[in-house]
Amino acid sequence: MTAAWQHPAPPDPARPLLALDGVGRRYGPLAAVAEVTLRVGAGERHAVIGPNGAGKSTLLALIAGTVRPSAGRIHFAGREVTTAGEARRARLGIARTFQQPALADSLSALDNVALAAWPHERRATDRGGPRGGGLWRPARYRALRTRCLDQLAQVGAASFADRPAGELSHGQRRLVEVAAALAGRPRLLLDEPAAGLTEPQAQRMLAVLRRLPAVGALVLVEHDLAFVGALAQQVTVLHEGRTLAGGTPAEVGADPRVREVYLGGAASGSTTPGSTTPGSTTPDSTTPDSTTPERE
Ligand SMILES: Nc1ncnc2c1ncn2[C@@H]1O[C@H](COP(=O)(O)OP(=O)(O)OP(=O)(O)O)[C@@H](O)[C@H]1O
Repeated sequence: MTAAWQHPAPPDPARPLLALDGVGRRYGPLAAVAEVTLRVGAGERHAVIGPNGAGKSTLLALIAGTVRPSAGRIHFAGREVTTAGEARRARLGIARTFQQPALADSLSALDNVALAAWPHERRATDRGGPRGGGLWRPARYRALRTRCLDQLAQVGAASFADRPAGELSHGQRRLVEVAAALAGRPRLLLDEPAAGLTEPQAQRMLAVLRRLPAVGALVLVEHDLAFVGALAQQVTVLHEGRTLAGGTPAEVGADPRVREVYLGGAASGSTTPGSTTPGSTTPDSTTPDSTTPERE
């Protein structure tokens, strides 16, 4: 298998790949995200967790460029991208899964991945390869196909490479989406691994993400610290749009403020059945909420 997720220019390890400083987003009187400062290093797996409505999806959208900040600054790979749109950020190496419409239903899984990979192939050609060629050149199409098949294999989706995306289950589509996002060789992948998945599907997605080579960074959004504990090196906990805590999964799992938000929220019924307590990753966890319930 080829190393599918590698960027030609290795980032400077001394500089964070992604830096958010005092980032906020208001919707009228509501601060969906407020004063968030965050650093993600190259190759880092960083999870953003928090109860419902904490601002996780908005934060991911702010990083992807689908939502513009009302305050603060965002730098990626040494450049300021605060006002840059999604397309420019994608060209700089930020990829986000689970955007609609994510896949073309009539195309096979493989062709969906090839479609996502093609702009990257074209840019690589424009930079140094022979000019004037196109995807339709047989040798180039074969090479692209091989690389995309490798990418599908990497996420465990090779067996349905030739099936139309419209015929795939939701879990299979999510795997193809991840393969398509990785095919663009992003420096940073943004994902909501468990979005819309059943518990077994979510566990499978977790296993896929854990196997990814540690070249690109990953920022993932989750409700559940137990889910990300095995994957993320750093965790940011959001609550009502603000950063409540940050650190390793063990550190935030042991943080009384974090436990209060989850346990208090669960006690008052303000979390969904899909959320669970971070206490489930700590040895002293004995609460009834520390089980991993069925996801939505
Ligand atoms: N486009 C919007 N217009 C108005 N309010 C919004 C918009 N997007 C998000 N919000 C509000 O901002 C807050 C944060 O929402 P967000 O979806 O980012 O939270 P979340 O942590 O991802 O929640 P969940 O886990 O339920 O998906 C919520 O109160 C939400 O209603």
